[in-house]
Amino acid sequence: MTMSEPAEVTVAVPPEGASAPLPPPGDPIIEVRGLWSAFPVPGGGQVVVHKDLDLTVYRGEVLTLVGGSGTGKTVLLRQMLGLNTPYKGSVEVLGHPVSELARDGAAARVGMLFQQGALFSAFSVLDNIAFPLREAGTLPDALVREAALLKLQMVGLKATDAYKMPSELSGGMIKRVALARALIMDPPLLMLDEPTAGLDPDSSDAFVTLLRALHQELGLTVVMVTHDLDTLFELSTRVAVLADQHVIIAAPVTSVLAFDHPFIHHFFLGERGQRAMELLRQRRAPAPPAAVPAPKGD
Ligand SMILES: Nc1ncnc2c1ncn2[C@@H]1O[C@H](COP(=O)(O)OP(=O)(O)OP(=O)(O)O)[C@@H](O)[C@H]1O
Repeated sequence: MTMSEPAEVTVAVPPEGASAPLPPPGDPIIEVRGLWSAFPVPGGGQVVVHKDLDLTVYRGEVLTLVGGSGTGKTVLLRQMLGLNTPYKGSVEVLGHPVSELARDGAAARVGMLFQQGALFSAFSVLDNIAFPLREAGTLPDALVREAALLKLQMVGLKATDAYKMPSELSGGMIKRVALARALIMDPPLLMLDEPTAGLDPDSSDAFVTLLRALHQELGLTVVMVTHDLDTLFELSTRVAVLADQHVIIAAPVTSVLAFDHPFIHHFFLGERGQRAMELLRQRRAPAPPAAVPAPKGD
């Protein structure tokens, strides 16, 4: 992440998108075709970050974007939110050109949890969570507060946390508040930029467990950027690898591991990757059978 961002944004689709049903599970929900992303550089010329990049995100999956530093993972997330303009190519979200998503609209939205950026420091936890819904101006305040309280509990915070100020929260609690705020309008799509960055191992594990539960319970489609292999292995149903200005492979992690590319060797098969995979294998291994006492008298 190279840009400073708010902790989350909620992007509303236009009214016709709001009434349209979601595609069935497994159908495309985001389609990126022939995408070029470029930025001007001081003194003239431009830097091309993506070149002819294709990517499809399917409803219900947890797709993790990985790639070396500066390969354009965050820019790709921003393209999928309509926050960056493609130099060439198209991005469609929920069947609409992404440029329409940024317009004010109704119910179907994308929740975004940015890596950096803070909660509104002058607002309580509850007011931070309620902010997008209050801004939408569609519900009376009592209902907005009720919805925010529900989301507070959904992310594992207590009702007594509602009136705390951000300065009183741990890093893990701040992430949870930002997540509750990203989910306040029940978006079908959730984007996460380095969701566990800056958390200690226990808080990180707890946040991953929460994300997994929410993904399953709410039927969310999740697109995530992470450098953290534990998070990647625990959550991803597919992994898309950015290298050489495009997506070189988007597949379940076992297929990605078998793909021959220097970044994949370095990222997954180095010491760090092996350690993360070993931990995952241990966690997923069936519990050993209870020891059977030797029969007496034999
Ligand atoms: N608004 C901008 N203006 C100019 N260059 C930009 C802009 N946004 C991004 N870039 C450039 O695009 C490239 C990709 O940036 P991006 O933040 O997407 O990388 P990343 O893959 O997320 O990296 P990291 O893993 O280090 O966070 C970088 O070279 C960055 O400097």
